[in-house]
Amino acid sequence: MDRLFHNLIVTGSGDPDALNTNCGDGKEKSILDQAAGGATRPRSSDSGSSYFKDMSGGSSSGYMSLEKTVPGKETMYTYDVIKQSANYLLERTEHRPTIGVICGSGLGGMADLLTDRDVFPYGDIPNFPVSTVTGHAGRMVIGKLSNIPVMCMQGRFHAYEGYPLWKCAMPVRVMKLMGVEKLLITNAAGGLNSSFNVGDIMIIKDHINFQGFAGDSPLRGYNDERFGPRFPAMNNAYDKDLRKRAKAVATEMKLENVIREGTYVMLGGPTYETVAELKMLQIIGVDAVGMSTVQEVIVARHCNMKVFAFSLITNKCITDYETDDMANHEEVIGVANNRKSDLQELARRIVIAMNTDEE
Ligand SMILES: O=P(O)(O)O[C@@H]1C[C@H](O)[C@@H](CO)O1
Ligand SMILES: Nc1nc2[nH]cnc2c(=O)[nH]1
Repeated sequence: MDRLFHNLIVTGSGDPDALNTNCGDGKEKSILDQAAGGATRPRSSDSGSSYFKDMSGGSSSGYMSLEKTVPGKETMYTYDVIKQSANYLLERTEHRPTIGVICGSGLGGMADLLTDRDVFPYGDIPNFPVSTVTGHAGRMVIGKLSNIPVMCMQGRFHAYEGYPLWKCAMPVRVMKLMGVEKLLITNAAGGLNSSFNVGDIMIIKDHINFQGFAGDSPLRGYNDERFGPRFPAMNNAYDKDLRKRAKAVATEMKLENVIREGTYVMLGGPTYETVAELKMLQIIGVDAVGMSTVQEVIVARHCNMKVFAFSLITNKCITDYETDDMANHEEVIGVANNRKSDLQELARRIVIAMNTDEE
């Protein structure tokens, strides 16, 4: 019982899966189950190898050996666990994409452009979290966009759903192990820059990692050098050349009047911001406010992927006390839906640009 109590404290992270430890073979087991000697919770793709052997170094007791674990490692997916998710997908699709796409709230329609598609609900992919937010279908769609192999996350994971940042971003590592080298990320965001309008598209030039200020990061904990270095640089996170090309693409599409460039901040959500919070963010140079993306960019840059990202401005941030309007998710989804055709065409052309080598 002592050991059970210790485990419960060690894993008390706010993660809904925190009481489930991963077996390294696609199985998760509740710590409560472990203590009771109960059965593992199988995923549809289970391979059937021994959980206890992996987690307890050969012990058949069912208890995790805390003494032998490296700080951070016991709660993060190891390289092998990520590899298992990647192998699951590689074994079930003939596509070999080098470009990945992550779709923001209401922007998942991009995945519908793919032809020759293989579709994997997140619940079927070993070790994957599940999407819980409206506007995030929760499927990995792998196929071709203008004949270019692409893998597209139709729905992402957010910290406010209860997932730790590393888990929100784990699909990026899965993509990396499948061969993805370039990532197109989209999100819905509130426009804080007073010159921005609803429906504008902001190419992300830089971000402010607010969670990082408070000591949280998707890279917090054990660092596996096979993914990347302990201390990755984060300047030029948003590839200069891809930003330049995206602007050219937007001009070709006659979107220059709605294309902006700026700094994105991710806050934890799920609340939208108070007026005082927004005033503070304005002072520090934020142009658009959201609840995602930064953890994905950090993990992608850590493993040396090229990143391009844009925000659809779905609402104007309210920075005065007189306005009665209130930000709401229905409006966010509605605006995303209205801007669907331009955004999908822009994304298609950016993928083509990403697929050609820069001069
Ligand atoms: O997944 P994204 O960042 O596009 O979604 C934004 C942030 C919240 O999840 C939601 C709020 O309306 O939209
Ligand atoms: N944090 C935050 N996220 C958003 N996503 C879409 N609009 C907003 C917003 O105003 N604030």
